[in-house]
Amino acid sequence: MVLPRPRTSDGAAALGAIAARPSAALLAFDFDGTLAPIVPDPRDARPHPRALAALRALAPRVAGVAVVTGRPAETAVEYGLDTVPGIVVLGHYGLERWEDGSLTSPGAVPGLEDARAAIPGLLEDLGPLREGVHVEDKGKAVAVHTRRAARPAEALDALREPLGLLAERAGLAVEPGRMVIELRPPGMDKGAALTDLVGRVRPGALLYAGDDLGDLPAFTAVRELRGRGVPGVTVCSGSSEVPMLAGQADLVVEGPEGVAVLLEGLLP
Ligand SMILES: O=P(O)(O)OC[C@H]1O[C@H](O[C@H]2O[C@H](CO)[C@@H](O)[C@H](O)[C@H]2O)[C@H](O)[C@@H](O)[C@@H]1O
Repeated sequence: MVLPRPRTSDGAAALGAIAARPSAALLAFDFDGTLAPIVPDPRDARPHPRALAALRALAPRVAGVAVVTGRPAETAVEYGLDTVPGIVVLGHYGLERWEDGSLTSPGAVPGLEDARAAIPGLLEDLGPLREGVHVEDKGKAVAVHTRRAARPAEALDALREPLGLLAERAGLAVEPGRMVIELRPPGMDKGAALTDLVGRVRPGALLYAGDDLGDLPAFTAVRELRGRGVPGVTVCSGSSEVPMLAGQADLVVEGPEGVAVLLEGLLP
C-alpha cells in the first residue's frame, strides 16, 4: 500500500525511516479522536476497527506501540487496547502507566475533592446553557463536557473563566479540548510522557498522532527529539473542531479512518 507524503522534509525522512526499518520504530497515539472516532458519550468511544486491526498486526514488528491519553489508562485498555500485543498505555496525560496487565498510578490528587464539590454550583450558574452539559469524573481528574449541550460552543465559552478560577484555587491544571474542559493534576503533559517513553524504548524513529490541543506538547517533544537525533513524524488526525492542529503537524490525515489507512500503509 502507498504511504502518504508528509509536507515537511523532516516528517518525510522519519516516515521513510519507519517504513524502511519498522523493527526500530516507536508508534505512539492519542486515543479519542485519533484511534477512536469522536462520539457524543465518552463511554461509547472505541478504537476504529481498522486502526485496531492494523495496530495488532504491526505491534510484533515494531520496537513499541503506545497510547498517550487524557483518559485513565485502564479505561482506554478496557475499550480494546489490551488486544494489541505489548502495548503501553500512558493515562492521565502520562501520570499513569499500564503495561502487561499492570498499572502504575499516583495516589490521591490534592485539590480534586474541592473542585469536584464546587462544579455542580458552577454549572447551575450557567442558567439555560446548563442543559446537556455533563461531568465525567475520571477519578484523578474531572472533565466538563458540552458536546451534548443544546448550545455546545456557547456553554464551553461560558465555562472557561469559572473553571479556570476554580482550577487556580484548587491547584489543578486546566486542559481545554474538543467540547470539554478538564481539571487535572499539574506537572505532567503528553510531551514529557512521550520523551520519557522514548528514553526507555530508544527507537530509531518515532511517529506520534494526535487530534487535540492536549497533543501539542507531544508534537513539540517530537521536534525536540529530532534535534537529539531521533527522526520523528507528527500526524494530525484532522477535524473541523481543531483546525489549528493541522498547521502544527508534518502530515494531516482524515480522522481515525485516515490514521487507520496510514497504519495499513506500514504493513508489509
Ligand atoms: O487524550 P485523549 O485520548 O484524546 O482524551 C481526551 C479526552 O477525550 C474524551 O473526550 C473526547 O472524546 C469524547 C468521546 O468521543 C467526546 O464525547 C468528547 O467531546 C471529547 O472531548 C474523554 O471523555 C476525556 O476524558 C479525555 O480526556
